[in-house]
Amino acid sequence: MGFTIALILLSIAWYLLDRYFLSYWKRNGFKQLEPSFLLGNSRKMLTQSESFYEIFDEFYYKSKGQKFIGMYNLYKPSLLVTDPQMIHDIFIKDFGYFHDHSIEFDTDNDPLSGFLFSLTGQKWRDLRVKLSPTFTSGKLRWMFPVMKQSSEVLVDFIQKGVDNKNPVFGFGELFRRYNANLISSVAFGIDNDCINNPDNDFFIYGLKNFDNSFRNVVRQFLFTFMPKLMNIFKIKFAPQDVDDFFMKIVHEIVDYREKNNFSRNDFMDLLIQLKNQGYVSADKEIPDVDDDDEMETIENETEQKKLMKLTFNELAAQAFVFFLAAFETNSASMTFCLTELARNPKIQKKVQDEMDEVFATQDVTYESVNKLKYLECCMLESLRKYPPVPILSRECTKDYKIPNTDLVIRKGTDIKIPIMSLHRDSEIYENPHDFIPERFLDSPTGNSKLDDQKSAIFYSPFGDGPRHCIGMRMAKVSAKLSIATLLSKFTFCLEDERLHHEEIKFDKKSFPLRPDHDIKLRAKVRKN
Ligand code: HEM
Repeated sequence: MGFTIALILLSIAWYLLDRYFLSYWKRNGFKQLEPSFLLGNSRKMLTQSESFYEIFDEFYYKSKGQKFIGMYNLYKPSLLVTDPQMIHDIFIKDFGYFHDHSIEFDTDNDPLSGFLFSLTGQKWRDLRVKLSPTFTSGKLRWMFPVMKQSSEVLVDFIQKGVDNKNPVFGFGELFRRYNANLISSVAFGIDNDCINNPDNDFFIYGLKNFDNSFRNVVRQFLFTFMPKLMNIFKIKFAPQDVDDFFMKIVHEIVDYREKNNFSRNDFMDLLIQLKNQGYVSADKEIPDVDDDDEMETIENETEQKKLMKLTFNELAAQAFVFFLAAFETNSASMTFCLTELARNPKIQKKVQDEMDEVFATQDVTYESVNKLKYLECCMLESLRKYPPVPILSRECTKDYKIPNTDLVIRKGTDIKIPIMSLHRDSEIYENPHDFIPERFLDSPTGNSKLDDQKSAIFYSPFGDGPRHCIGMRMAKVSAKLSIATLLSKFTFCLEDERLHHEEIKFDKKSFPLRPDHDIKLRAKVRKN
């Protein structure tokens, strides 16, 4: 009897507490999405019944007409911001209130998690200033031959398949293998062949960060909903065997290069400079005049020299960030773009015509690849339709009064920005489900009407403001290079005819956007 009464009282108390926590937004004057008992607005995320994009797209349309709306990750309040003007303020104008991503790691316990994306406040700022010079167009031009080698291996692999009457390839996996090659040579300075050898350790350990194993799903859950618990129980961001593998490999490379005074054109060289002298030696080339980042870098060089040197652990974490930030996003963006080209043979032919014209008189170089303007439009359109990071986040780092309202976003609040829903909103982009690269011919946002609204953000596959993707230029160049080298030799068509009429479905377990199955494309050798 006593037990039953205690149970009833406990249930009532829990119910009341639940109602209290899940009315945080209402109590603070905000509108909110209707939360469910115990789960807030996270039921579909927990059951993985839809992809992250679809879940947030539903929230986006439920909140139409509002500029922002409260929601709950379990009991944690989070603000969904859908107004392009307010998104601009968060990313750029009021960046001082929103400079952090809403994640936290204990880098003392988990050194590999000390990568740029996860750092906060001054630590982030110092590292961003130090790393920016390693991503300039001058440095990319310097690394270009290393990237080109990886794309030539990819072309040879496809040629072998065609010669052996196996012309059908799963490009999700193949581009992951290509990116593992690219990352291992550009970031770690190792010439691996993950394309011909899918059992290569580099590829296997890279893949382990993103597979849908039970262990990764639990880690993703804790990371999203209970980051503090990860720190309390000292759960590392990467699986332990992945952590051991990368730490060991970085130790070996750094030791070897330092002992033998060895260098080559890669990111590891630049990281070693940051470790040993605290700054990256200046480019000899004259920077492009329209290259904002580059100008920022040159101006900051004096500032950089005053900064502390990178520790070994910081160096290892920045090399590792290539895997986290580039492996899945780069592979997904290449897969989506090539798939759209296979779905749209006329567009593919137009890309090939442009390449034939540019490469008729020039080799494949950093400069000539940058002349492929129509291919660039295809990449941008693909990133509009399929941004590999469909939802962006920020943390409010001090109380923020929303302009023209009495509402205050409290310090510590998680902000979510459903960028993919904006990219696919028919009120913003006409026929948003159609693949129309021409949108970007005269407009950086893919919609010239939006370009007039300078202080609003509608198109943002790489984020925006001081915390935008530092690898954006590298992502664009490597994708253009790989697709251009492929399309100069082959034409691709869909193996699964249904994709001519049906939209691609997305993996429900993966936060980075990727297709729910490996899309197969058939390669045909081009006739000269
Ligand atoms: C198509 C490929 C890629 C896409 C779509 C992409 C997208 C993004 C996005 C959306 C962010 C968050 C930006 C924000 O919060 O405003 C980000 C951050 C970042 N990305 Fe990328 N990325 C790509 C490739 C790369 C590559 C190749 C690298 C190379 C290392 C890279 C390194 C990073 C890093 C280090 C950050 C954290 C920046 C910071 O916090 O300061 N990304 N990326």
